[in-house]
This record gives sequence, structure tokens and C-alpha cells, in this order.
Amino acid sequence: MLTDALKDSISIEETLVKCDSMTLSSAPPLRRGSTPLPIKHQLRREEAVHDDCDWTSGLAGPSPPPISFSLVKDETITSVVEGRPPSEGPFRIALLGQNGVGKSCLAIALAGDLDRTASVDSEGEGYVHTVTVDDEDCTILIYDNWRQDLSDLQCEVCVLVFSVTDRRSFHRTAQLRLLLRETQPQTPIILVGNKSDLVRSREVSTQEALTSASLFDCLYVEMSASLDHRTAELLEYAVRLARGLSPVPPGACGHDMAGGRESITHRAKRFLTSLVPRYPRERERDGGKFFRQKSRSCHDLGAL
Ligand SMILES: Nc1nc2c(ncn2[C@@H]2O[C@H](COP(=O)(O)OP(=O)(O)OP(=O)(O)O)[C@@H](O)[C@H]2O)c(=O)[nH]1
Repeated sequence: MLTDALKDSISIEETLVKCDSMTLSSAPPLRRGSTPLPIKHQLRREEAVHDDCDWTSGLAGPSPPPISFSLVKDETITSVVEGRPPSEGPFRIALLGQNGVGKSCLAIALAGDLDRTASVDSEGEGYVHTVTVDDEDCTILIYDNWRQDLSDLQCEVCVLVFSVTDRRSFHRTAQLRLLLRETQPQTPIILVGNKSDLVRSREVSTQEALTSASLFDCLYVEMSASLDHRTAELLEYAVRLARGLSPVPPGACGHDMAGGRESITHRAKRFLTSLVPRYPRERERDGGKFFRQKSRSCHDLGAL
């Protein structure tokens, strides 16, 4: 009996040993859930090195062909992934102006970095941002720290910034425009009157800035970078100019003065105001003659 029991236990042990050896030789080792994966399998699948010794190769059949990589820009990847064509650009937008007029604030506002999301380009010089204007994506580079000679400046659009609270900064933009017209006559210019929120300390009137802008044949935008007021409009104008288009889309006539032109309504109002004496005293001084004259010309044609 005892001999039989011993024989049985020996045969069981032999079977177990055989099973163990089979496991080690042909099947992949069993892995506990808590055991960390080998480093190469911790990498992303496409980055893992595929070789014949791969512990999964026996189970997964023939190993897949190696995946080749090429260095492409993130932006291209995103566009391809989302099924959009790669964005156009990059368009370089340079902000120039006297110190303290708010160029850095404006750059950050334009780059949409009020929540600190914009990035610095590869040379660390400006903000890179992707925007959609007129339903088309484009990449813009915003430079706010141009320290070199103006003749070296290379950009698609120049934004000359002054502070409406600082007359000297306004004069500085006039000098800059003259220089730019000499060095790069083709580059479109936008004149920007920043800090429009500081109403009480204003030193440069909108009308004055508009006159100056029309003298140099450029657009005028009045805005407040720190309040992020009209930055979106400025960005749109800049992108359209960089694309070689009119800053205002066709059919959008009559935009207001901050957009660079006086609207038709405003012009009409100004014209009518200039016709009618403003204050009651002035009217009294006229003795109502102004209105009588007008009235006669309209109703009593014989008086003419
Ligand atoms: N009230 C008001 N303050 C502003 C505005 N834009 C900028 N500032 C302030 O103006 C000061 C100067 O702004 P910056 O952006 O540093 O001006 P900058 O032109 O880059 O100056 P530099 O770097 O010296 O050339 C800061 O205190 C800003 O907070 C604005 O639209 N309104």
C-alpha cells in the first residue's frame, strides 16, 4: 500500500516538473498583475523596439513591420489628425513703439495668452499662435521686442503702437512710419492707439490719430490691451493685411472709427451737427434766422 502511495506521489511530482519545464521552454512566463512591465513595453506601442525575442511574439504571430518616424511639426500633426489642411503662414507681426506704450501687453493679448497658453517660437523671440480668420486657419508670430536695426526687420505686418495718454509716443510712431516707408515700403502698417481706457489722461484725440493715419495711408485702431478691448479686431485686420487682402471684409463698410475709418452714420451726424448751431444761445443770437432761412428755401421757392 505504502509503496503504491509513494509511487503515486512520485509520478505527480514528475508531472509537475514536466509542466514547469514546458512552461519555461515554450510559453511566455506568466506575469503577475502587480509586476511592472519591462521598460520597452512601458514605451508607447509605436516607439517600442520590435524584435524576435519579444515576449509577446509567440502569442501575437508574426511581428508587425517596424513603424518609421519622421520629424514633423506638431501643428501639421494636429491638422492632419483633425482632417484639416495645414494652416497657412506663419505671418510675422512686429509691434514697434516707444517704451511703456503697452507692446508686451498687446503681444500677450494678441497671442491669446491671457490664460498663459501661447508659446515662444523656436528662437525664443515671439509668441506663436494659431488663429482662424475668415474661416481659415493661420499661424502668426508676434514680435514685441525688436531691438535691431529697422532695416533688418522682416515681417508681414508692422503695428506701430503709441499710448493715447502720451503725446511723445504718438510723435515717435510718426518717425517710425517715415523710417519704415524708407526701408520697407511694401509692408502694411497699422497704427494703434493703446490705453484707450485711460480716458481722463488722454493726450491724443481719436480725430488727430485718424488724420495722421490717413496721411500715411494706414489703418488706425484705438484699443486697450489690458482690457483686451478690440484686440480681436486688430488681429483680424493684421491677418487680412498679411494675406494681401483688404483689412475689412467686403460688405462690412461703415465700421467705426476705432476700426480705422469713420462710419457713414458718424460722418452724416457730424455733417448735420456742423449745419445746426449746437447751443440754444447760439440759436437765440441768430434770432432763429438760421431756421427761417432754411425754411424759406424749402417751402417758399419764390424767395430764392
Ligand atoms: N491702463 C492701461 N495700461 C496699460 C495698457 N497696456 C499696457 N498698460 C500698462 O503699461 C505699462 C507698460 O506696458 P508694457 O506692455 O510693458 O509696455 P512696453 O511697450 O512693452 O514697454 P517696454 O517693454 O519698456 O518697451 C504696464 O504697466 C502695463 O500694465 C492699457 O491698455 N491700459
